[in-house]
Amino acid sequence: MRKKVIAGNWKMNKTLAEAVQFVEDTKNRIPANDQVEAVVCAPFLFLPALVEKAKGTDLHIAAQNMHFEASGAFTGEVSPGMLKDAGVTYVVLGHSERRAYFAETDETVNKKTHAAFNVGLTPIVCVGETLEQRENNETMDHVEAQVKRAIAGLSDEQVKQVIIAYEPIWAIGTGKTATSEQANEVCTHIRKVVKANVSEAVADSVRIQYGGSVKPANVKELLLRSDIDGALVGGASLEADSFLQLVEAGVNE
Ligand SMILES: O=C[C@H](O)COP(=O)(O)O
Repeated sequence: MRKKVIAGNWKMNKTLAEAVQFVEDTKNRIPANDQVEAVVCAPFLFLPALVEKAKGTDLHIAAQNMHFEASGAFTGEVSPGMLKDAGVTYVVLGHSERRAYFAETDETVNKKTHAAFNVGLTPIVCVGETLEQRENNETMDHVEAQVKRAIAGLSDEQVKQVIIAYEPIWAIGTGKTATSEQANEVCTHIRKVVKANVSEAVADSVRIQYGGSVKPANVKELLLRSDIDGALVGGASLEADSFLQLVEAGVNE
């Protein structure tokens, strides 16, 4: 059985006080279980305080990005080692907003994925098509290319540990969720890509999330699908109760 991952991506939201309060409100309410990992992806500035607050609980703290270099003259950047040192355990890489607004490419995503493993962070690698690509029937080819480039050069064991988040760009923050069938179709294809490029055993183990307007009302249907192993959630992860409902849906599924 693949353990599901419900990750709340706060993006550029909340104050430090609000972030700490969220962890206070949720950390002891994550149901003890072996079916779901609960993760919160927070802005860099909040990470040390949130790690401290969540210590000893089942809530994991993630970063939303990082640089691929270990150190150097990269003004404004944060290194993989800095995140590890802060106690962070996961890092989101290649989110479509970073690809669109901050020149993230498949090449930098691949470098970051390697860099994450070098320090022992679990990467959550985002892939997904634009509306135009979907309308032109390019979804599968585009996502396949993104996945192949992201995992290039990783060992089989590393690919097994990567979490792949399929996020159709047209469904992010728009209220337009992909149907669970559309979402699963692409997640199934991603698993086939891993099988063809790595191995069947790794493909069977790798976890694939769906992201894009996931909320308590639709999460269950998505999680019931054969190849969807969790969700990467933006808006609906900002409130403690809503986040907990998403986690609970995974536990009870
Ligand atoms: O990282 C999360 C995704 O971008 C989804 O965001 P959303 O749930 O607000 O659509």
